[in-house]
Amino acid sequence: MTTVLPEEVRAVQARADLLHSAAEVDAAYDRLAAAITERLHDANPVVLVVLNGGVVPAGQLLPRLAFPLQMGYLHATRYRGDTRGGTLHWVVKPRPEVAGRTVLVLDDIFDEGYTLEAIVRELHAMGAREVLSAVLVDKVHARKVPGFSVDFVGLQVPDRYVFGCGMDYHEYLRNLPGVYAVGAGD
Ligand SMILES: O=P(O)(O)OC[C@H]1O[C@H](OP(=O)(O)OP(=O)(O)O)[C@H](O)[C@@H]1O
Ligand SMILES: Nc1nc2[nH]cnc2c(=O)[nH]1
Repeated sequence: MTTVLPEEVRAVQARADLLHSAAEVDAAYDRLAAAITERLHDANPVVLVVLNGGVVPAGQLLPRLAFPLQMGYLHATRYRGDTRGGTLHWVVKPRPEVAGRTVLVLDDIFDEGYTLEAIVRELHAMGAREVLSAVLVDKVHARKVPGFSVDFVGLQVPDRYVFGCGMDYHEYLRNLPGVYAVGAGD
């Protein structure tokens, strides 16, 4: 993982472009919650948060879901604090038990899609009855993993490295309430 200093993080933040304001992100959570509720209100799902980035969207979405559900987590990373993805590394496998259950996986971003595709495959291998996925952000480009799509998407972003709302810049800036793209040259 590349080490960056807090002063550098402040400079990157200052040069970044705001893609979606906090108010736009809030409205996206409302839309996502409505779509998820319509689909899953009678499914008694297990909602699994993908650490780390999924924590922020999950913290916003879960209180908007007013139906019976259980929650858990898994920790898988492909980027390991870097801005380019590698192979998927499992830190913690999905828990609790998902056999026979409807599962909803919550993450921050669907970029090339290899992370979510591998997670969904693992959940099916663990015996889940049905696996759906939801992300705050879908990055628009033509390099998606073949044969896989996300069920619920909040917002779209262009093909740039983004941060905020759970998404990191070298493990920083996940806490910002809007979605930003790094400036040219960063
Ligand atoms: O669609 P992909 O190209 O596979 O990328 C998307 C994944 O990348 C990020 O995770 P990362 O590996 O950076 O770990 P993090 O959640 O700790 O940031 C993000 O949270 C997604 O899980
Ligand atoms: N923070 C962040 N994580 C990612 N994982 C895959 N793409 C991205 C991205 O653009 N930003």
